[in-house]
Amino acid sequence: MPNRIDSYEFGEFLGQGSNAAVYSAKLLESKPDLPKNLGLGTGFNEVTDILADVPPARKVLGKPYPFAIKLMFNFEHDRLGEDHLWQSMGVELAPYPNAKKLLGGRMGNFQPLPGKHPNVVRVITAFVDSLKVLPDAMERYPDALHTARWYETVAAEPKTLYIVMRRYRQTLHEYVWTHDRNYWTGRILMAQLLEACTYLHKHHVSQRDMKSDNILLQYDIENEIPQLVIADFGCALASGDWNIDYECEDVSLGGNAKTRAPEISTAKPGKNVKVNFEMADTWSSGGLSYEILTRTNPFYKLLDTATYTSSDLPPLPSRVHFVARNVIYDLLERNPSKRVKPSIAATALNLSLFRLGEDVREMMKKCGISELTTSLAGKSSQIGKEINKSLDKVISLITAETIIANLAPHLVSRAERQLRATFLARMDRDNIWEALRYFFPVDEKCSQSIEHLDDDSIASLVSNLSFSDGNCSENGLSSSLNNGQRMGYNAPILLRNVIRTDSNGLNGIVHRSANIF
Ligand SMILES: Nc1ncnc2c1ncn2[C@@H]1O[C@H](COP(=O)(O)OP(=O)(O)OP(=O)(O)O)[C@@H](O)[C@H]1O
Repeated sequence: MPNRIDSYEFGEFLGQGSNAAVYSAKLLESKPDLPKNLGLGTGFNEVTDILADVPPARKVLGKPYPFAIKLMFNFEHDRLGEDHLWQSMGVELAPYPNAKKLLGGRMGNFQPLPGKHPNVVRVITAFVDSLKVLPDAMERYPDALHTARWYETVAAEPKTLYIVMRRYRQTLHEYVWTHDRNYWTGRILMAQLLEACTYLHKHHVSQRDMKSDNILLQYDIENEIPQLVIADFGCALASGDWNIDYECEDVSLGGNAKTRAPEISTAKPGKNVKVNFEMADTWSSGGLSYEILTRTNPFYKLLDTATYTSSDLPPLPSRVHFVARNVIYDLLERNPSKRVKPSIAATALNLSLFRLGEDVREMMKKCGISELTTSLAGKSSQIGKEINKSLDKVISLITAETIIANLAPHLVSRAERQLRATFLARMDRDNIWEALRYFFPVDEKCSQSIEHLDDDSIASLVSNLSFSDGNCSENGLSSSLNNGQRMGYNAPILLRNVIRTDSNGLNGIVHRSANIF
């Protein structure tokens, strides 16, 4: 992708914040090398021409503008040097895997995300170039232009940073107010949000401005379940360290005060004070989940993040799935060390989204998962081996159901198939055992008494565990498939193309036994 602003044609205005304006854009096909200062809006000193021509950019119908270009506001036109621009705005590139190369060491300890993620905004390139004064600039953000009154000296050719991104359709904020509530869709959006948090957490990046204007959605047709991404990393912490020194008020704690986790909003500056952001985005995703399911984030108006208690949280609608409900309460736990880790929360949500028969919990029970097995998980390697057999049956079912979903792409939404792929690519047994506690709460008494058992007692306990007969995979699949019509895909068609696991039903290898469609 070109790194010159004249190589792009701008379309409609998509939005603006305090740091930037965002426009749709496409590559300029025929004239990639337009000389500067020719034509409307190509050079910085054409404000008068533009004012004469005022109509602000409006939707250009019929032309696809697949990109979004973020034009950063350079409020320091009187400062020279591109390095300054990269240094002061470079953090925006935290989601761009190529950022380190691009920044060329200009931001010492900056550690951007190492790869792309389907739930993190896709940055395509970034570059510094002359400030492009678009037709609506004077009207929308006059103070961000070099023509603003207060500049005494301005560089001969003011520049700014441009970030070229994939274009998304809507913000989460707009979506929840323009679409009817659908709790299944809501749970898929929540799971995507938590997958993004899991990825950021894994790579020590905190976005620090998790509000619904910064969550973008993509969908092509009106009732499609949207793909969700976290965007706007302008406040991000991406230094490889969760802590920042908070010695005085001037130190930035990230975006909007209303969406700061309690450990951030209650921090008081002082000597040797550090603020830890490890669980901050995870907390914010709890408020955003409220917004997804109820349209209202309780922390925007109702509650103060510094003082609320868990009993102040407004009740969630009774139709919200019990796992989603409990995950939200655990995300909003005040104490960050007790707060649920994003990967566990995401896994619990993902498990709740598998069809797996009439009821996910019942189906897991048939595979041998119970309160006892979740209590036993991780207690000893001997027990672990036995109970993992039950878990593997569940995993086989999940895998098989996912393959079925992929064989019928028109029946399961793209966003949901992508979510499954993301989940399956990162899942591990320990993580699933932890998440299963949302379905089978750990029996604390049982858990404590197991701590004191000797090897022989453990062996006898294991031999007495009643694991199911090993047929649950196929039964589960049939049940899952039969349930499919109700849940949005045509199960009988799929059932004819039966998927069989191996004779133990354990390894999840799938054999197609009939022609598809
Ligand atoms: N990739 C994109 N596709 C479509 N619209 C986008 C895209 N990126 C941003 N927008 C729109 O532009 C608006 C402003 O973008 P953004 O939040 O990144 O600006 P900002 O100045 O950094 O905001 P803030 O004041 O929150 O720091 C968003 O709320 C959204 O409506």
